[in-house]
Amino acid sequence: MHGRLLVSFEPRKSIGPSVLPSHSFGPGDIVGLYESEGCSQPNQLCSGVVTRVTQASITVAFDETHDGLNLESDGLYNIMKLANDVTYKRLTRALNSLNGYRSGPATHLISVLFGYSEPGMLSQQNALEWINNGLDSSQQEAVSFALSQKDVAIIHGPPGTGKTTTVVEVILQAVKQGQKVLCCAPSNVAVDNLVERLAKSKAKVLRLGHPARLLESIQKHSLDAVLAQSDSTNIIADVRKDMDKAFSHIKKVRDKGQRSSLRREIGELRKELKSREEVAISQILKRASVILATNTGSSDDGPLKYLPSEHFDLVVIDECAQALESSCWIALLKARKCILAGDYKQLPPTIKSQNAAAKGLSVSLMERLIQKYGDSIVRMLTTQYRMNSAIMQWASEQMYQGKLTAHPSVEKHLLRDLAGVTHVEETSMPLLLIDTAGCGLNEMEDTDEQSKGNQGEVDIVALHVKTLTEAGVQAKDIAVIAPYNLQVDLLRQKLSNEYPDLEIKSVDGFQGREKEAVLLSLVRSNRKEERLDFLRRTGGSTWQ
Ligand SMILES: Nc1ncnc2c1ncn2[C@@H]1O[C@H](COP(=O)(O)OP(=O)(O)OP(=O)(O)O)[C@@H](O)[C@H]1O
Repeated sequence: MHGRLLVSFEPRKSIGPSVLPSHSFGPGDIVGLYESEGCSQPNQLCSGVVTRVTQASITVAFDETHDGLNLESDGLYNIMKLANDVTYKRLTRALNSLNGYRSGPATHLISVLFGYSEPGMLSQQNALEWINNGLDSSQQEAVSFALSQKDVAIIHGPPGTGKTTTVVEVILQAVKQGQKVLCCAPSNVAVDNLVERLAKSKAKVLRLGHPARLLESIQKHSLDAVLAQSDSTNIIADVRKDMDKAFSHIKKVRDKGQRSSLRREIGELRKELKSREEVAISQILKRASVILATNTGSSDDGPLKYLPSEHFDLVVIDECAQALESSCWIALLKARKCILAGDYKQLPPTIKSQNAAAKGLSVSLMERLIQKYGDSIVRMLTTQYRMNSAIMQWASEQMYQGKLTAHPSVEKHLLRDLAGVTHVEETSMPLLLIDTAGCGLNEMEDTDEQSKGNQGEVDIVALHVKTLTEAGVQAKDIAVIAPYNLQVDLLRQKLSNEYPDLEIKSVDGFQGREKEAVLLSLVRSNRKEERLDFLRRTGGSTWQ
């Protein structure tokens, strides 16, 4: 993987069938590799990042190919998931930089975002020539507004209103004006989604981040891939080969003097390698029009340290309402203007510490700015392209002041309009609410995990999945969603074998995605009306 060593670990053959026991390793996790004796610090050989997990193996990418990591193909090793404190360190670092920020591109922006200066508008704006001619009027208005603001603009995008489509147009228009854009989002998936959409244009996009955490389809836009293709690659590879040679030589040499001169040589080569890589990386970064990373991935301890401080003209943060404000500041300190996109009526970031929540961490930057400046810095997208109007209606009235309208292409669409789906009652109604009151479908509690489940609802969901699939709706086009992890587990136990393509997820695990049909199991059902905890609150965030 772009110069990293990929190693697949399988369970020890002698312990029976080569299927891994249940575990929680996932792509992107940092793991330590240890000798078979145990997972203590002295036994640690190195650390790496998980790239792939199958039923029978876990693949890990290691950086240390050149420091003599010598694994045996039939050797026994332990791998252990390590705590990742990089994110916390970066958040703290950003807040410290914010605190000590005296001069730099974001000086005025900081003052605006904390309410000491009023947000301004740019003096003159030429009429825009649209890159995407299919934008609706609220999308066009949002793009023009965002480009005309001097310091900050918010694009409020309720579900399915084309927020990403709009953000992509804003970025491409900014690039057309010659601006350098840093585009971030709180999650890797959201960033990859933008990379995919931007890569269809001619703009030069570059994705930062460990390749193990990026979708396969956008690997070619990653810094590592571009670096591997660059002119400097051959020279860098030669230096690496020399280092490898010196390493294998040092293992054979006994003479002390010779060993220390080889060590010195390796030190020199390492320095050379580092400086050549730095030059190559900074050239690649400077050439890109749009650099994309997660909020924390835009930290100055990563490749962006090679850019001059005034490099970026604009920072765009997508899914901003789902991000911790402190993570937004990592990116915000890098430009004089920001555009924030998201929907603060959907789930806020998960805050586990009540103390931190009480002191303000649970309020996203987007929500805080809307409370401060009201509509003057916001444009809302109002046509949605996802739902039958019957599904949209409640949310529109409760959350979006009744302003949403369904685009004619979806306003009346039903499951039975899909190719291969038959006309039955279940596929002919857009919205079906099942009232289980008084039916004895009570919730149950997992006291260890403090989570909740409802077996009766699992059975109802199973019946509806069966009816829908028998009517021709494909399992991959259906999602089952529940707000409690215990219920997600119960639903998976019941349905995953029969319908491997059916996606069963928690509410926050599914946010931002779409399917033809969604079954929502609300779980809670008890005799005490008040005991609904977070389900009662809109935007509660303590999912268990
Ligand atoms: N102006 C438009 N005309 C036709 N279709 C559109 C338009 N804008 C968006 N869409 C379609 O609407 C769907 C949602 O768009 P997009 O992915 O940009 O939305 P989003 O608001 O980011 O979604 P989410 O709610 O998941 O954040 C996509 O299928 C997109 O092609």
